Amino acid sequence: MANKKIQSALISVYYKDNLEPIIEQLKAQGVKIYSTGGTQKFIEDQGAEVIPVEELTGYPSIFGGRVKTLHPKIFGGILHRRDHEGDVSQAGEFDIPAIDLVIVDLYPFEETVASGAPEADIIEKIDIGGISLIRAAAKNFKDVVIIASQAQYGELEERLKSQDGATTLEDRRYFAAQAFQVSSNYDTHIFNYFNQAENIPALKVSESKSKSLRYGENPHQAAHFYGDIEALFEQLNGKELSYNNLVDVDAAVNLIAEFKGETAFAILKHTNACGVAVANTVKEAYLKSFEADTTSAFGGVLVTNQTVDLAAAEEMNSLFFEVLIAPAFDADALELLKGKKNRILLVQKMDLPGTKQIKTLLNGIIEQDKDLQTETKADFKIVTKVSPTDAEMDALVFAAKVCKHTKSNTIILSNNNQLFASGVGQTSRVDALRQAIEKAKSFNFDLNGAVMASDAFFPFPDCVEIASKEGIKAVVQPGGSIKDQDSINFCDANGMSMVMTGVRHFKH
Ligand SMILES: NC(=O)c1ncn([C@@H]2O[C@H](COP(=O)(O)O)[C@@H](O)[C@H]2O)c1NC=O
Repeated sequence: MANKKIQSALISVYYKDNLEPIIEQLKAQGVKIYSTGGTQKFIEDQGAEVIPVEELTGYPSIFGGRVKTLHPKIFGGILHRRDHEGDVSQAGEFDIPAIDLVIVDLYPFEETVASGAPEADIIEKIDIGGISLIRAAAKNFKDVVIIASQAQYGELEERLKSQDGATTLEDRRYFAAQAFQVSSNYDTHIFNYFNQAENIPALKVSESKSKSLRYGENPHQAAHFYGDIEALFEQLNGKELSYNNLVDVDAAVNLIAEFKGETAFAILKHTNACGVAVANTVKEAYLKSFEADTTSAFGGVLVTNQTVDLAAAEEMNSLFFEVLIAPAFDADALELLKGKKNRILLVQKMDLPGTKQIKTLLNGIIEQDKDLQTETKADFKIVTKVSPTDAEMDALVFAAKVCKHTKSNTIILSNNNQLFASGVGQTSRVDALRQAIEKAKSFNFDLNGAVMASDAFFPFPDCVEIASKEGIKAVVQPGGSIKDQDSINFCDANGMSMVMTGVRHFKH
């Protein structure tokens, strides 16, 4: 009873491609086809008979196409309930023919905005008739099939073929859900475009692309990624990216983006860098990164901003790692690295887009601007009697960049091209420093002459006191504590230099 044979269809699509097999199928079934201007011509060229919508509405397409299908004969044909006596009798009274299938798509609003077109062109790409057809047909899924995206063409064709030109109620409800996904996504983009100027406090997010992940942070947690990961990366080797891989890859590409114009390498574990270095070659940068923590590098996420060549690949090949991200791989390097089939190799195709960050918590969502601010030497205010040397200045810039991408509370110890050690995610700054010192020593780094970066101010002079004992000579921190002067006084009394940036970089 719920199986319904399609006898009539309205087809109105902006993108005509891939329509041919469906037209063939409908033609073979003897379905009566109604259509709009450009689509009508396309279908006629396939040798199928078409009734122009104008014949039903009695109106031509008017106002430059703003009104074509918006007419009771069309919407009545879609919306009247076939099992409702009153509806059926009114349809007869007003000579409204039933429309059993609607195939429609929407004017390319998003693409027009992305092309930088003027507002007048963007407004014309707000589809009215199409979105109304989608809503109407999806609402009446009990009687009507709605196909609102090319992605469903194949599924419709398959069902019509296997079910003798009919659809089930489940089929129609499924297509209606897909259609509301299309219409809600479309309206979200329109709202977000208008809201760029209006700033109405409402968050609308729409991601139509998704992939299910093997599991979430742990195997008992189901997980999905919503977004177009293929737009960002080309995967050349390895298993599917896991939830934790994605989190680490995000941290890795954000960190490496700090080192534009240099040859940098980083190794991350659980979003924190355990090795970062800048050098003349990728091989050298990798070796210096690895040297910082040869234990943690095992199973890490590796990232560089330069092409991975054979010399670098030969060094990395003996390490067990989860992911390697690079802008390119030389053919011989790729061949070597592909020797391990699970190893994920990603080509980063573009910089990370977007300026906002959101996450769910409590019973809501929090949004903030991404932390896109990076301090240079010009932002450093020297607050001590002694100024950092040129090499120390470079080291402070390096340390501050790594610090910004490390979980708070954090302390970074480095020179001007190599991370020595970090204290990460500690509940006090002193603990972070102690962790960093112990770690640096355990990997045989001499901290004499090293620099220290802190993600937030020092509430007490304890950190500079401990650092001084280790021979650390220069410090970068945001400043802003009421006791800043205590730390400055200690530095002055002990020949240390300190610069303040005025910018805190917590990472929770
Ligand atoms: N205004 C209307 O009544 C109307 N009816 C259908 N459309 C759209 O017209 C497009 C197809 O136009 P054509 O067949 O003329 O190439 C489809 O994307 C459809 O969404 C309309 N245009 C947009 O609002």
